[in-house]
Amino acid sequence: MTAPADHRPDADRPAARRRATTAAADDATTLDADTSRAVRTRSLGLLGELLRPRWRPLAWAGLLVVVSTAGQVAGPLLVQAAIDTAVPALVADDALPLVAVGGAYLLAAALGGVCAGAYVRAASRVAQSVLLELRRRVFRHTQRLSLEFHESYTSGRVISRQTSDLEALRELFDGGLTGVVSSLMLMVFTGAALFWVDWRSGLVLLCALLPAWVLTRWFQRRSQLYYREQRTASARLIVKFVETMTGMRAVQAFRREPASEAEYAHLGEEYRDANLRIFGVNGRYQPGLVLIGNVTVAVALALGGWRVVEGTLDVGALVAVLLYVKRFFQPIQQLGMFYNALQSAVAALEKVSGLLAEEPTVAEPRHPVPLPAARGDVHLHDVTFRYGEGPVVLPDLDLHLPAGQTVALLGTTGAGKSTVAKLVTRFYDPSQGAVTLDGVDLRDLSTTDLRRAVVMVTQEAYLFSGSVRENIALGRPDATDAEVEAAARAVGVHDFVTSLPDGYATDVNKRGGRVSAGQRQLISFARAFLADPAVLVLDEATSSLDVPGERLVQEGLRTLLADRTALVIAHRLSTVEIADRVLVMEHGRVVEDGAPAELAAAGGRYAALHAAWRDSIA
Ligand SMILES: Nc1ncnc2c1ncn2[C@@H]1O[C@H](COP(=O)(O)OP(=O)(O)OP(=O)(O)O)[C@@H](O)[C@H]1O
Repeated sequence: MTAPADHRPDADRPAARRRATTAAADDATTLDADTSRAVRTRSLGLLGELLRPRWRPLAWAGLLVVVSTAGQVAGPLLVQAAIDTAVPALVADDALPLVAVGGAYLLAAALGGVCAGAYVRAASRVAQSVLLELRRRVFRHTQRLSLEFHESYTSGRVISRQTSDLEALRELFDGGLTGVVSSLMLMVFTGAALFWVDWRSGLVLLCALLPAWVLTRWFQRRSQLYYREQRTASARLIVKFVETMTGMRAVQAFRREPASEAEYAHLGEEYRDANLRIFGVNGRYQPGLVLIGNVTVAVALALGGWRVVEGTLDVGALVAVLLYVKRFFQPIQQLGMFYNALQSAVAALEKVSGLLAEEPTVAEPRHPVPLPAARGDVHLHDVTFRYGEGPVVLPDLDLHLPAGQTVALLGTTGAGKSTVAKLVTRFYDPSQGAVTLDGVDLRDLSTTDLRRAVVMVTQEAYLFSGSVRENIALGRPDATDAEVEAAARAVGVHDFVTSLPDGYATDVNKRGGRVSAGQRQLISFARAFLADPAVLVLDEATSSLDVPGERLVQEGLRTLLADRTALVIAHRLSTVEIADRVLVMEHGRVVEDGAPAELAAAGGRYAALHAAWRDSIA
C-alpha cells in the first residue's frame, strides 16, 4: 500500500489559487490583477493550442486577406492616377492611360472581391473545426471530472459552458473574427497608402488617432466589465431554469411556482439590465467614433483644399486623401461593433478554459497496478474523510468487508452511509488512510479495472434514452442478446420486458415504454448483474413499492447479491434480513456490527429499528 500523500493531485499548487483561476471563479465579475492575468494567459494558451495545428489553412487565409485588402486599397490610388495623369492625357488626345487605369481598377476590384470571398471560406473552415474540437473537448473533459466537481458545479453551469459560451465563440468566429482581421488589415494598408500619397494628410490622421484611442480604451474597460456581468447573469438564468425544470416535481408538490417565477423574473431583469448597460456604452462609443472620423475628413479637406489652391497638392491626390481618410474610419467602426462579439467571446473563452483547466480530483494513476480478476476483499484502512475543506464526516473508520459478504449499512440520515459508498467506489479519495481492493489501493487501479470490479447502483436507477436492451448492456455493450436476456431473467424482469410493445427493443422514453419505479430498479439490477462486478455497492431506493412489487425487487436483489461482495445502504427490513452482516453508523462511526439475528437479540439500536420495522409491517 502506498502512502496516501503520494496520491494527492496537484499537491504543490495552492488550492485557493487553483480554484480562483479555474471554473470556481466563474461567478466573479471583478478579478484581482494576478487572477485576471492568469485567466488571460490560460485562455490564450487554449486558443494557441487550438490554432497551432491549423497553421497551414491559417497562413493561406492570411495570404488571401492581404491580397484582397491590397486590391481594395489600390482603388483611390488609381482614382488619383486617373484624375492627375490619365484625364490630362485624354485632353491631349491620348486615351491609353485612362484605359489602362480603368482596366487596372477593374482588375484590382475583381482580385479583391475573389480573394475576399476565398478568405471568408478559408477562415470559416478553420473556425468551424476549432469550434468542433472545443465542443468535443468540453464534453469529454466534463465527463472525466470527478463527482466532487459535479456535486459542487451545478448542471446549469455546465450546460451554459456547452451552449451559450460555445455559441458566443461561434458568433465571433462566424461573423466577427474574419471581419476583425480584414478590418485591421484595411486600416494598416489604408494608413500606409495615405502616407504614400501625402504624408502631411497622414499626420492629420495620426492626430485623430489619439482621441479615437482614448475613446476606444474607455469603451474597452466599460464593456469588458459589462460583458462579464452579462454572461454571469445569463448563466444564472440558465441555472435557475434547469434547476426548476429538473426539480419540477418538488416545485409543483410544494407550490413553489409563484416563488420560482418571481426569482426567475428577477434574474431575467438582471440579465436585461446587463444587456442595457452594454447597449448604453455602445451607443456612446459608435457615434463618438463617427464624429471623430467626420471631423478628420473636414480638417483634411480644408488643409488639402488650401494646398491645392497653393499648388502644392494635385486635385487627384486630394480626392485620394479624402477617400482614404473616410475609409480609415469605417473599419474602426466595424471593429467597435465586432468588439462586442469579441468581448462576449473572450469572457466565454475564459469560462470554457476554466472548465478545461479543472483537474479530476480523483486522478488516474500514472503506473496502475493490474487487477484483471478481483476477488472482492474490501478494506477501509483508518479512513478519515471530509468534503473539501468541510468538517470531518468520517473520523478514522477501519472496516473490512471480506470477499463474498453481503453487508447492510444502516444509520440515521447524515451518518455517512453514502460517503462510505462513494469511497468504496472511488468517487472520492479518503483525506487520510486508504481503501483497498484485494490489498491494492484503489488509487493505484486503472479506472477500467476499478469500474469492472466495483459497480454502484444508485437509488435513481437512471435509464438513458434508448432501448431496454441498450440500457441493460450499458456496462457491457458487447454483450450478446442471449446474455442480456439471461441477466434480465436472473433478476426477474424478463417477463415484464417481453410484455412491452417492442420487447427488448422498446425505447424506454417513448410511449408504451414507460416503466414503473420497481421495473426501473429491476432493469438497473439486470444491468449490474450483466456487468458482474466483484463488489457491488447499492443505495437501495426508499420509494415504497406495493407488496408484489417489493417481493419481485427483493428476489431480484437476492440473485444480484449472491456470490459477490455487496455493500447495501438498506432501507427495508427484507433487505437487511438477506444480509450476512449489519453495520449501524452514527456520526461517521460504526456503532454496531454483527449478524442481523445477533444484533436483533442484542437490544441495541438495530434491535430498536428492527422492532419498529416489524411493528410497521404487522
Ligand atoms: N457533496 C457533499 N459536500 C459536502 N458535504 C457533504 C456532501 N455529501 C454529504 N455531505 C455531508 O456529509 C455527511 C454525511 O453524508 P452522507 O450522505 O454520507 O450521509 P448518509 O448517511 O448517506 O445520509 P442519508 O441517509 O440521508 O443519505 C452529512 O453531514 C452531509 O451533510
